[in-house]
Amino acid sequence: MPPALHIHQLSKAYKGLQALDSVSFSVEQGEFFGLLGPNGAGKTTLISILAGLTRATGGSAQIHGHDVVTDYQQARRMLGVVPQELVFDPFFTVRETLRLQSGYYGLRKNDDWIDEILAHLDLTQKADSNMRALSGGMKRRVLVAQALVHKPPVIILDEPTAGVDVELRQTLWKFIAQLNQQGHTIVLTTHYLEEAEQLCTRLAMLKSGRVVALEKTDDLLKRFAGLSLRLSYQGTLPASVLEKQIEQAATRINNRIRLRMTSYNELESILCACREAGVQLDDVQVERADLEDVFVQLMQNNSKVAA
Ligand SMILES: Nc1ncnc2c1ncn2[C@@H]1O[C@H](COP(=O)(O)OP(=O)(O)OP(=O)(O)O)[C@@H](O)[C@H]1O
Repeated sequence: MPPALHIHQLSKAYKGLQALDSVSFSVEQGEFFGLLGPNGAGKTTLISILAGLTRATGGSAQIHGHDVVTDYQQARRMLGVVPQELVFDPFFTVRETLRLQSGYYGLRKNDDWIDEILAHLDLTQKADSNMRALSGGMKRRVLVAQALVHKPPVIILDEPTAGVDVELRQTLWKFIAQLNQQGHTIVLTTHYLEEAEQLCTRLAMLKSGRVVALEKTDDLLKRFAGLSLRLSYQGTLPASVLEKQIEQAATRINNRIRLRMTSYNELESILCACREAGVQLDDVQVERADLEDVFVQLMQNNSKVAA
């Protein structure tokens, strides 16, 4: 069984800018995979190469064993992409838009499946509305529907919940989770790290076009940032404490800092160092670190952590 995605030393250079720099990873069939990174990390570039919209300047990519360049048509059939940007012909209705999209894949009698997708995305009532009459959130649902018309085994969602209300997010994730259970491979990019943490069993993090982390979400959370310690304090923290900093903020009343801890045993030495430095602690809270902490740490750290 070929992997859903096989990406090998993929590079993309724009004039003077290396948007992707020898990126390699594979996604197995049936995985729920997260592709994370800050703005400009190269996620959309990678997705565009997979969808055949952009040509890589080096390396290769395959979808279910089909090369995205030399075997473009088969590769494209394997893939459904929900893009970040809302681009539609405003004069078509929702149903016409989906029929047209089916036509691109040579699917003529696709209405049963179209109806099913519309129902899952709560769009049945809007099937005959013109695209221009839909709200932003509804247009986004149509983007999802469009990506699914040909029942692709691999579905890539590029920021599908950006600017979307809570109700749609829940509807969408329920549907996507169901598709995943049916065997579809899901690749998700999102800036909502909580979503990624809940949904993705494995992750790649990109930074400036490079893979800086590639592992199971649970392992990443355990290995990288087991716990964090939140302090509200007055005074000046010693360097030994400051070096554990994840983030810091000052309020009118006191300073707040979040520190990285690998185990509860560190708590004692941190509190002791604070006392010796004459720091007054107003509040102390220990929390389990989340994906956001890992992300912040990885993005602050310049070295390559794992690949
Ligand atoms: N057509 C283009 N011409 C020149 N530079 C480009 C082009 N497309 C993207 N870039 C640059 O490539 C880099 C990667 O961009 P990309 O859109 O892939 O990032 P991203 O990870 O998707 O970011 P975001 O989270 O903001 O969507 C950025 O520095 C971007 O400015």
